[in-house]
Amino acid sequence: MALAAARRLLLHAGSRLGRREAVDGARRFANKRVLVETEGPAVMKLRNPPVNSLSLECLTEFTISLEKLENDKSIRGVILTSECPGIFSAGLDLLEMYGRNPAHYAEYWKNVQELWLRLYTSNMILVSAINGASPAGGCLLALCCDYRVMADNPKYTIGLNESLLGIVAPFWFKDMYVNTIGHREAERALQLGTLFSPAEALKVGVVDEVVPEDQVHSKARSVMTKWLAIPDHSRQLTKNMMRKATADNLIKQREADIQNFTSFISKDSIQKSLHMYLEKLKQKKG
Ligand SMILES: CCCCCC/C=C/CC(=O)SCCNC(=O)CCNC(=O)[C@H](O)C(C)(C)COP(=O)(O)OP(=O)(O)OC[C@H]1O[C@@H](n2cnc3c(N)ncnc32)[C@H](O)[C@@H]1OP(=O)(O)O
Repeated sequence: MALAAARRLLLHAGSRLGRREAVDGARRFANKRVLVETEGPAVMKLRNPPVNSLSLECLTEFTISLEKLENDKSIRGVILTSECPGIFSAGLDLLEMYGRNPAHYAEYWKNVQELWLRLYTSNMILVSAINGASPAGGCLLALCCDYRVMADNPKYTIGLNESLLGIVAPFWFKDMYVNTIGHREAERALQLGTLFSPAEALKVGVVDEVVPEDQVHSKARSVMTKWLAIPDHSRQLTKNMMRKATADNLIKQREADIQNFTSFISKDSIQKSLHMYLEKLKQKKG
């Protein structure tokens, strides 16, 4: 209830801010964790430092920004990228899934589902400019896009690494992975929790193109120009034909998926795995 009210407030604040910045001449709107520029091809920048983890607030702001863009009929495509140096997104916020209560887990998961459904079924053209590390939920964001351009930096990796954390990617993450890289590659990468280098990601089809780091944004813009040349109605109907079954698979069992997540993540053994993983992240800093 409190979260729903917060979402309404954010939506209201977001649209006020959007109007004010538009009056200033800069065609952009922003909330704290997501900046959207609508001059030229629209660009959505995640800015939730240090690692663009998808906290509940970040997910909410992301979903609201997307909703606003969808409602603006002059926007036909969006480039998704990051403002955090070296990080596209570290994925779901581990602190939303660790040490909380079942009601929180359920609320969080509902918002993860919501963002995924909106992104995956968006009528807009989505191109990701992957300018940093993109594990798990970060990879999920990129997979929702129609085209993925990644920076050629071997320090950046991408993939669904959930099994390394002792957790299991849900069926709709898996479905999208299979749709993108095929059953065999997905089966192997999901079990191993593979984080691909840019070159490997290109080879296996997790990304469509790898370019020098300083060209990621210009390449994403030129890809967008090419896609914008296609009539919207035929492209949208084709996208819908390709993606509907996968989205419907979640839509028809959203509540059961929330229950499943909540009971899975609440288990002592899973909480212990997450604790160990968080400790490992801390120790890495040394
Ligand atoms: C049916 C049940 C289904 C369950 C399915 C649940 C699905 C989950 C999908 C997910 O997305 S789980 C999240 C997976 N993410 C990761 O494994 C990424 C972990 N992070 C990293 O590997 C690294 O942080 C990085 C992204 C490569 C960046 O490395 P860098 O050296 O630049 O930064 P760090 O020093 O490691 O991190 C800085 C700071 O941020 C914290 N942090 C990192 N990732 C997360 C995260 N995903 N959530 C929350 N916090 C994160 C890290 O702990 C550091 O915090 P500190 O307080 O400064 O020590």
